[in-house]
Amino acid sequence: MKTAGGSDAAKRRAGERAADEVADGAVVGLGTGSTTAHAIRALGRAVDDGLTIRGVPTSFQSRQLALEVGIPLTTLDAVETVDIAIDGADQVADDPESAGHGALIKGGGAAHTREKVVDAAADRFVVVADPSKLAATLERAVPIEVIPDAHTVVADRVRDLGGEPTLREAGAKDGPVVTDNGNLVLDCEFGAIDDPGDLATRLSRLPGVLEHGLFVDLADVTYVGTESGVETREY
Ligand SMILES: O=C(CO)[C@H](O)[C@H](O)COP(=O)(O)O
Repeated sequence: MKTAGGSDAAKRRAGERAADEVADGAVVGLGTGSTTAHAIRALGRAVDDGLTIRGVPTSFQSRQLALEVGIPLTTLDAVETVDIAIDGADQVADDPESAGHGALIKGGGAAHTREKVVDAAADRFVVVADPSKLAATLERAVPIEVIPDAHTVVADRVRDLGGEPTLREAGAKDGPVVTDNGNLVLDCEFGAIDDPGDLATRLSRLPGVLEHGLFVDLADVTYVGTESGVETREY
């Protein structure tokens, strides 16, 4: 369930803007998806030019790309801090008057569990996006990673909370998507999410939920690549 997304040029501007602020010696959380991939490639070029960093990948995909472009890798348990994490989003709440301003829906690539761990551990969490990701109110389906045995009971509890769950089907395999952690994903429609913090708390309480894709009060800044430049949202 990937987003249609904006232009690749806009994504590249956002990714490269984020990579620009990575300092020498930094431990960098490497998010997942097509926008973050531009940041990873830019970091790979900077490493070729002498930048010294270590990357903490958030998925099989970001690990493979980091290896391909020559970024030395590490793990969360081998570092004292993650200085900066760069990651994409499926939707970014973009209404400064709203309590949920800067909240995200992530998990279009089914990587949101490791992404949340790494992004939340970082001193600075930088979101990279294009204008198609911005919305006054979050309204996309919220991905929920569930342990396989729990998918039907979690689906029932999601319905109790007013959501409509759909087990994510794989594109090139019979049956469901299986995450990097060996679990399943329920994409849960809640309509307009007026209070992302409240929904996030309710979803986190459900037994069998490993992690959901609502990222609330985690982002420090969003770089929005456009056709002509980069807009900044600070939180
Ligand atoms: O959350 C994610 C993966 O789980 C991605 O960051 C999100 O899907 C955005 O991807 P893209 O930059 O390709 O639109």
